[in-house]
Amino acid sequence: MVYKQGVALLKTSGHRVLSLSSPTLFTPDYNPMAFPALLALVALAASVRAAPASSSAVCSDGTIVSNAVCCDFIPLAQDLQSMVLQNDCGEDAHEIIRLTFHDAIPISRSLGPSAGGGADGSMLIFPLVEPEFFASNGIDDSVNNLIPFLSSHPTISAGDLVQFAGAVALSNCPGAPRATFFAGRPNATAPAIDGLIPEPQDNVTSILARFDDAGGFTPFEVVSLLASHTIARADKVDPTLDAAPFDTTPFTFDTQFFLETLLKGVGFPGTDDNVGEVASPLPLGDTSTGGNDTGMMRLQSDFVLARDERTACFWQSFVNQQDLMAESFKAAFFKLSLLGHNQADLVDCSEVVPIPVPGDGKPATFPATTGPQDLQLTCTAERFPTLSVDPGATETLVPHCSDGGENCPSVQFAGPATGFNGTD
Ligand code: HEM
Ligand SMILES: [Ca+2]
Ligand SMILES: [Mn+2]
Repeated sequence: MVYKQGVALLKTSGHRVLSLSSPTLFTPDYNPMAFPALLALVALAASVRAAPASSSAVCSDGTIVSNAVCCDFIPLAQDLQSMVLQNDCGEDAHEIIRLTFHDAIPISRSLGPSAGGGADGSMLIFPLVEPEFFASNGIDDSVNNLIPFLSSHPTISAGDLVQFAGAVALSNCPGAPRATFFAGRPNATAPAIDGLIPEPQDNVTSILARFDDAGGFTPFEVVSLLASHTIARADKVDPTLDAAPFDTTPFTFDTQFFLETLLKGVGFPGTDDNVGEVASPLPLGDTSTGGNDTGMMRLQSDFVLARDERTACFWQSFVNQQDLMAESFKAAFFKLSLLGHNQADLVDCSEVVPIPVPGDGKPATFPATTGPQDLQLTCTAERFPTLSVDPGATETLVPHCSDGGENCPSVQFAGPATGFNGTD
């Protein structure tokens, strides 16, 4: 039975499996990893089909779901969109996606359960503890924005709220995959300890070790998760800048991030002595003239992961491979959302995750003023794709808002979380 289901799934996703193990894309030592990936896909398929048909239900809006507990997430998605996200892949969506990571990753196989409970909503239940840790500087906006939903949607646990809100936020980003969402996380009973969230100044060895200790993430899965930085901007790394983007398209879930992190750095968007930051290839902004478009920022961690021998081939393989990147992120993001839980104890509610805004289908391109001569490639086992260069003799500014403008106020509910050291 399970075997049959697995075969059916492998057929439907055959092209992905093929591209994952294609020798033209990967070094031979990649192949052993394709097998666990297939096993994970088979396990997922088995659990999706395992829900007995008798448990299916019709929600009050007419949606048919496989389990009645999924119904409550439909109005939650609507409220998250209308009250916080505004159907945009803007600041509030980005912050909530970062929160899914910071809620989930503080768990440790070596230290045991007292170190943290994984994706348990502890960020919302203990808003004066983990959100104050330095690695979560700036997370308070998303924490305060989600806390009101605990009382307005009382049937939904804090851990489910964080991960589901992340799935809804992701759906607003063109090109993002539709997240897999399982419901039923019990509420956190204690906050996590400090020190379990990777920081941008960490070296590759310690980043990979932390992800492995948290939940057995492979280097490929770590690189996959960093696709999140294609829709990301830093507010706290450089204290003189807000919303400094990590790629030229922070409102689109595209592969530009993986390309642009491979270009040689030439300067800093603001001050140049910040911990965890290295020079970026496109540092120019318009803040000096009163605008909000800051130049691109590069995290040291992204820089080293893009070049390290353990991760560089995976990193390079995502350039201009939208489907591979999106599907790989989807699988790793689902694994992240399960930290601290057994999948078998949860209910598959993926059907109530909104269908994402489609991508623009544009191939990756070198931003104007950059080109292949700026690439710093350390993975030589793969041929790098041939990409065109955007026209223009001057560096294009990265817009501050998803509509291309400079003024896009984000939602900020008042709440208990205050950010690093209570000084926000
Ligand atoms: C090596 C691992 C990682 C490190 C060192 C790291 C570090 C950072 C830092 C320093 C920022 C800027 C925060 C600020 O100043 O406002 C950031 C932003 C962000 N990160 Fe990560 N991150 C990592 C992995 C992840 C993962 C796994 C995810 C999600 C799956 C994620 C999602 C985000 C998002 C969405 C933002 C943007 C938030 C915004 O635009 O306001 N990160 N990250
Ligand atoms: Ca992007
Ligand atoms: Mn931000």
